Amino acid sequence: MPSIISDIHQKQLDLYTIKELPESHAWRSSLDHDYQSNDSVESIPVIDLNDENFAIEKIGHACKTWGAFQIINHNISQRLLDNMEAAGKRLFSLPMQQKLKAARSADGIAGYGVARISSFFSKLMWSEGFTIVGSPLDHARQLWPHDYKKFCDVIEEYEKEMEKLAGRLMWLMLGSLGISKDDVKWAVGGGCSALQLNSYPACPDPDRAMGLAAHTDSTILTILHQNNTSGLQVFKEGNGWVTVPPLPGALVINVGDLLHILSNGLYPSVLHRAVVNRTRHRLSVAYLYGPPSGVKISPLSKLVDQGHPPLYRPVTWSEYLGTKAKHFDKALSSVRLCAPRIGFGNPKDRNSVPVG
Ligand SMILES: C=C1C[C@]23C[C@H]1CC[C@H]2[C@@]12CCC[C@@](C)(C(=O)O1)[C@H]2[C@@H]3C(=O)O
Ligand SMILES: O=C(O)CCC(=O)C(=O)O
Ligand SMILES: [Fe+2]
Repeated sequence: MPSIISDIHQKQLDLYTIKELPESHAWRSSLDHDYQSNDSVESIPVIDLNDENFAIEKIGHACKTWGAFQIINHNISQRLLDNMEAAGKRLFSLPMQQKLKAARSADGIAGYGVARISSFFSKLMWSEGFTIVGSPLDHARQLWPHDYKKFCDVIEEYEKEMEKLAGRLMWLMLGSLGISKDDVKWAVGGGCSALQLNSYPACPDPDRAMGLAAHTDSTILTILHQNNTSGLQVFKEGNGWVTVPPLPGALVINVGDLLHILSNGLYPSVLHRAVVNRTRHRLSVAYLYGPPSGVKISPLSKLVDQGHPPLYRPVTWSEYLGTKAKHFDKALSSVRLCAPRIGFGNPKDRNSVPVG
């Protein structure tokens, strides 16, 4: 049975019909400078994957400085990106009662609902999400009892193509640290993944709302497709919040917490958030890529020596997701072995409005 709407974890209002921002969704006032974005600086680099000579160097530099970059010439067809976007639109435009038939259970990962990190905030986000782990069949059947195949076919093709791209990107990102396939035995058979569809309806008071609160991804890397509406912002020390402009056909790559661990802290996992706007419905699709289940992730031995002790203890992906669900922005430091250097790894909390 779908959970009832009043369940704290499924507190999903029908955002498409609201004419005025409710207090429950009002995050900020116009005096809140922490929230302001700084679009006068350059955004994350755009890297052409066909640029064989320089792509790897540029990727390494982007991972160290931003923890994120955009890619073009990635071989994912525009047809597939368009089909994925249309599948997301079709899902989120279903009536709320129908979407709730595929509601995520309180302790589950897959299904329809508010962002998992919602429980850490006293305000609700202006978004809805749908998470797919493995086959979408069971949920698709609940959403479209007579016509679920179309959705499943697109998701399956998207997952297959994204898995290949994620593997390729992981080797490029590790390659620029001098790591080769011989150094990472567990990675040869591919990884595990989840697919997150995010929907941000047009918002009557966008300056006071929050689409998706600031977070880092608990992944090795994330491949994000955003529709033609901006909203994604990344945080860069010294620059503040910087918008990642949607470029037709480009994909955004984020360094996740597990790559931060593997790189022994050399690559920061990027803090990012999504803001909303007054007129346009924004959609994004995140392919969250992690290691095979059961594999313990720890700093790669090639990156560890006397002068560079391992900064993190070994964790599996599922263990880390559990830690994130419990500690949220303190998850990385909770698996840390050595104290962070002063002024590093201890950013002040940029998510105000915490619970409690
Ligand atoms: C494999 C993952 C990674 C998850 C949890 C699980 C499935 C859904 C992912 C997200 C997607 C939206 C942001 C986030 C912070 C959230 O709330 O759900 C992500 C979270 C994480 O990266 O920690
Ligand atoms: O919608 C976006 O641009 C961000 C989505 C995101 O960060 C996520 O799904 O993890
Ligand atoms: Fe994210």
